[in-house]
Amino acid sequence: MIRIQNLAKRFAARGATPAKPSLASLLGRRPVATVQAVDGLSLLAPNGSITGLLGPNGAGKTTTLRMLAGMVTPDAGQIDVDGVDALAQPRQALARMGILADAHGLYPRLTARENIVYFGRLQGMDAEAASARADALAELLDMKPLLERRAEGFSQGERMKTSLARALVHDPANVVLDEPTNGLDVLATRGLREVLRHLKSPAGGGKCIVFSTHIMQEVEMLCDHVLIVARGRVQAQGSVAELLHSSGQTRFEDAFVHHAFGAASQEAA
Ligand SMILES: Nc1ncnc2c1ncn2[C@@H]1O[C@H](COP(=O)(O)OP(=O)(O)OP(=O)(O)O)[C@@H](O)[C@H]1O
Repeated sequence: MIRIQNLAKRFAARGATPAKPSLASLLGRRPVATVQAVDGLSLLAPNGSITGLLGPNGAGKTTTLRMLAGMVTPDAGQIDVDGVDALAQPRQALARMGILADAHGLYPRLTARENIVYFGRLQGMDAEAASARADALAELLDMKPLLERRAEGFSQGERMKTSLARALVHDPANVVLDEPTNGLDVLATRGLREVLRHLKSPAGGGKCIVFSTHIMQEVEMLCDHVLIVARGRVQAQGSVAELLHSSGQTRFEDAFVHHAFGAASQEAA
């Protein structure tokens, strides 16, 4: 179970050099603008359920998941993972999460198995248990032929599978994925959907799954609960049916636009 309360993060963003140079710009100091990436966001993601963060570009989805993963420190708010305060005890919280942030962090000279086992060792598993788990995950993710191949040269889909196996090696109760279908073809996307459905089922461990996306179809097909995020805030939440109902729309894309940008932008479209 993951609970986030009133999370906030502001970034300093260096602005452009002004057209009319000031003393500061002549000294090489550019004006600093700020971006409120996440602005009081709360969510509750239960076990045995898929919770989706759906939002346009720049909505604050990745920043939220990076704070959950301990990669970015929030300015304010609380994160609770299975009762562990993730900000006070990040290592204990991370041990309870499998995080798929992107599929580029593999060691190219190691085989898929070695990448998975190495990560298991970092999570405190012994090498034998981690290797047995790599076999089980290769079965689940349909990647057995990849296990003894070096990650160098893996396709996008192959990298995603290896990264997901690495994230799941310690059998975490919570799985967090940032835009997991980015760059995947239709078969790989279907395969990933099947895996996520399995992981949330009792047979798959009844895991708590949280993922971000900007793809409506993913959300319609997978999510039990959807948070529509825009401008760093949750603008609406509920099941797909509830969001359709509360927006008065029949198509989910229209419901999303209504909730994310307001009724006026929908009329403009
Ligand atoms: N390290 C950073 N420095 C400055 N600004 C940042 C930084 N990280 C994120 N931002 C800004 O915060 C806002 C939210 O970005 P974020 O990546 O969380 O959005 P997102 O919803 O994941 O978008 P996308 O779907 O485009 O990936 C954006 O305006 C982005 O430019």
